[in-house]
Amino acid sequence: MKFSNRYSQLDNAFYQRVTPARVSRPKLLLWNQDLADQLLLTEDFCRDRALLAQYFSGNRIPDGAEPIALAYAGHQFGNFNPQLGDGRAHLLGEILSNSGQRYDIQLKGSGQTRFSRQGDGKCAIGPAVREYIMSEAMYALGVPSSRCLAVTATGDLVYRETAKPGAVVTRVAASHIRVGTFEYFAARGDLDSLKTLTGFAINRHFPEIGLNPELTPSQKVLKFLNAVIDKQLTLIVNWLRVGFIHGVMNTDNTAISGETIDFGPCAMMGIYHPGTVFSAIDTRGRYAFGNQSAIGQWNMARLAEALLPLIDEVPEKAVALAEPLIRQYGRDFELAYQLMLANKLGMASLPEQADEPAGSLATNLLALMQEQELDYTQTFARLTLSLENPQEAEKLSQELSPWYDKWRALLADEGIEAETAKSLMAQNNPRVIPRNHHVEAILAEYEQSGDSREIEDFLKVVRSPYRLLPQTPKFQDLPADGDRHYRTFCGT
Ligand SMILES: Nc1ncnc2c1ncn2[C@@H]1O[C@H](COP(=O)(O)OP(=O)(O)OP(=O)(O)O)[C@@H](O)[C@H]1O
Ligand SMILES: [Mg+2]
Repeated sequence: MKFSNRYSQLDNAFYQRVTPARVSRPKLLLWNQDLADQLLLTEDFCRDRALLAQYFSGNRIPDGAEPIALAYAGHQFGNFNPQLGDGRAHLLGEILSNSGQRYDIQLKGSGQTRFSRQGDGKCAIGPAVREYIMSEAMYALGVPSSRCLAVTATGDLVYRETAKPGAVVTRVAASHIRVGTFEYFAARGDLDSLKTLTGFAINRHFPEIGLNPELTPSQKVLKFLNAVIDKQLTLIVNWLRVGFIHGVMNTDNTAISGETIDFGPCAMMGIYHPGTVFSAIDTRGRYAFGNQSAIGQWNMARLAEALLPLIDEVPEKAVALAEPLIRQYGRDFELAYQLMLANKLGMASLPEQADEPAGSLATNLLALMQEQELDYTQTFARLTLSLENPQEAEKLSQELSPWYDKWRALLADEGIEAETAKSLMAQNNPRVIPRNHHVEAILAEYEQSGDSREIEDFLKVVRSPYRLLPQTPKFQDLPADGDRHYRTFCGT
C-alpha cells in the first residue's frame, strides 16, 4: 500500500496518534477485490490472506501508515456533545486510487483511543458485516457511499447484551471529515484550527474553490458551505430514491464529502410510508424516512453556524450571508426530489396537470402506495416492467386505478416512447435492494459460525441491483410481516 498522508500532518489538536489494539486470531472474512484494484493494491499484496488479516485487524501496521484517531464533536438527536471523536477507529492513512482520487483507509472496531469515553473500542461481527454489505449495496445503487475493503474476525469476544465474536471493518472513504469536526473546533473557539480544517477540506474536496484567485477567504468559505449543502441534498435525494433510512443522521455521522457513512442502525424501507423508522433508539422518529431531508437541512445549519467566524467577524453579518444558503437548501431539495421522482416515472420532469398541484402525478402515487401498503421497490419495478409487458400493465391498471391509466396517458401526451421511459426507469428503479430480513439472516449466520452460505450470492445480487440475475429472485421479497416488527440497534 502506498500511503500519502495529509491529515496526520496537521497538528495534534486534530487527532491522537494511537496504535490499534492487538487481536488474538485474525481471520479475513470478507475481502473486496474490486475495491482493492481501484486502490491499486498490488497482486502481491492481495495474495496472502493471512498477512491481510494481520494488516486489517490492526495487528500489523502497513509501511507508511500513521494510525490516528480523529477528534470531532456532534449533535446527537439534536443535543450537542462537544467531545466525541474516533472512540473505536484508527485512520491508517490516505492512498491515491487509479483515478487519482485520495481515499482514507480506516479500521473500525480496532480498539480504544482517547475518545472512547465508556466504550470498549470494539465492534461485533454483525455490525461489521452489515457495514460491508450495506455500503457495497449503496455504491452499486449509485448512491455516494463509503465502502469497505475488508472485514476481519479478531478471534476475541465483544460484550454487548451477550458475548459476540468481534471483528474489525476496514472502511474506505473520500475523507472522514464530518460536520462534527467543524463543530469541535468552533465550540472550543479554536479559530486557527477551524481555519486550517476548512482550508484542508476545501483543498481535498473542492480544490477549484481553493484555487480560484478571484475569491476572498470569506467567499471561499461560503462557496465551500454551498458545495457541501449541494452534495448533502444530492445524497439524501438518492437515499429517498432507493428507500434507504440512515437511522442516525447526527452531525458526527454527516460527512463533508457527501458520502453515506456509519451504517449502524440503517435499514431499507419496504412498504412505503414516510414515517418509517426502524432504529430502536429513535423513539420520536427524528430520523424517519420522510424526515431525512429536513434533518439534512438542520445539519447543514449546524455546519453554517460552525463556519460563521470565518465568514465575517461581525456575527450578524456572517449570519446574513450564510442564512440564504440554508434557506436555498429547501428549494433546491424540492427541485432535485421532483426530478428524481420524475425519473422514477420515466420522465425528465413531472408534467403540469390542469387543476392539480405541481408534482401531483408522483405524490398521488406515493399516497396510493401508503394507503394500499405497497412495497416501494416492487411497485416501481413493476411499473417499469409494465411498459413492455401487457399483462403487468393490465394488472397495475386495476390495482392502481385510476392513477395507472393517467400516468400512461401522460407519457403519451408528453410524446415519451415506452422504450425511452423504460430505459430511464430501469436506471432509477432498482429491481432488488438489500432487504432487512436477508441482511439479518446473513448477519446471524456470521455470528453463529463466522461464515455464511448465502453471502456470495447475496453480494452478487446487490452489486447488480438494476439487473435480474438468476439469483436475484431469491432476495426480492418483502418478509411476511412487511417488516412491521423489524428493529435496528446502533451495535456499539
Ligand atoms: N464500542 C465503542 N467504543 C468506543 N467508542 C465508541 C464505541 N461505539 C461508538 N463509539 C463512539 O461513539 C460515538 C458515536 O458512535 P456512532 O455509532 O455514531 O459511530 P461509529 O459507528 O462508532 O463510527 P463511525 O461514525 O465512524 O461510523 C463515536 O464517537 C464513536 O467513536
Ligand atoms: Mg458515528
